[in-house]
Amino acid sequence: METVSNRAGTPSTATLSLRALHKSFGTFPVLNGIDLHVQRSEMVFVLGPSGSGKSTMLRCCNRLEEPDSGAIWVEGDLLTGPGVDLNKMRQRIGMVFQSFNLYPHLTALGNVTLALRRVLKMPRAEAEAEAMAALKSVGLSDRARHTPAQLSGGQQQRVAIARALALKPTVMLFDEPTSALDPELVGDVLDVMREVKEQGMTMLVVSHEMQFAREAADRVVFMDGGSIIEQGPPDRFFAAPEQERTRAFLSRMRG
Ligand SMILES: Nc1ncnc2c1ncn2[C@@H]1O[C@H](COP(=O)(O)OP(=O)(O)OP(=O)(O)O)[C@@H](O)[C@H]1O
Repeated sequence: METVSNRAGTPSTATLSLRALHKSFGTFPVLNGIDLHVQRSEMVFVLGPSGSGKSTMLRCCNRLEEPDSGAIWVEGDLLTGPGVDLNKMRQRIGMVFQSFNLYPHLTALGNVTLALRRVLKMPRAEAEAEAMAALKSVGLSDRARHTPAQLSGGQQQRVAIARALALKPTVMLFDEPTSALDPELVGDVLDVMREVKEQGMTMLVVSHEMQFAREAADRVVFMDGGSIIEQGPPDRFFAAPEQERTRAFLSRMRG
């Protein structure tokens, strides 16, 4: 792969790069120097105990949280530091949250259309056509005129994924996308995420869905205490974790 030079002068071939990321809340350190490089079309799955800094790391990637130090690049463009157009940057980094964050008074189509109009300044007719295509890609063509209250949690989350996809981001971040769902609705959302990956999207996913990590992830990253403790391909990671902290976490998760 070609090496891309970024404005900070650090070479990076990764689609998303985090270097030496530190973040504290008050005096409490939450990220202790995170280095993570996500390659094009790679799905990196982040596991770790509650409070280990997973969400904070993800939120730093689109600057919903400001890192104290360190740097983040997307395709070689520096996202951290002054002078970055946050709106443009957030268009390149789609985010799907645990809570779907849809406007309750708008239909599914209205929610996706609004994002296209606001962020990309697209004319209404074009935005609606693009929004319909995005809803179709998550299997919701027939629910386009429904409001969130008329949709199941799984369908609402698929609308949120469609809204992120419609902006044609370079990277998608998923922060516990299925944690708020009833168990029987989880599978549909995971199926959509699998399809998004098959389309070649670069994805960074925080989730406790271990079976999904086994089947779909290219790499699993284990975080604890604000640091990456270990990482590897899912087969190796789950069958033969190298670190004691990883083994202890996995055995707790398996009950
Ligand atoms: N805005 C904030 N202000 C103060 N402390 C915060 C803030 N956000 C997170 N924290 C603290 O930072 C630590 C890491 O939180 P974070 O949500 O990143 O962990 P996590 O690994 O995603 O946990 P979980 O799996 O429970 O979501 C926790 O101790 C949390 O209480």
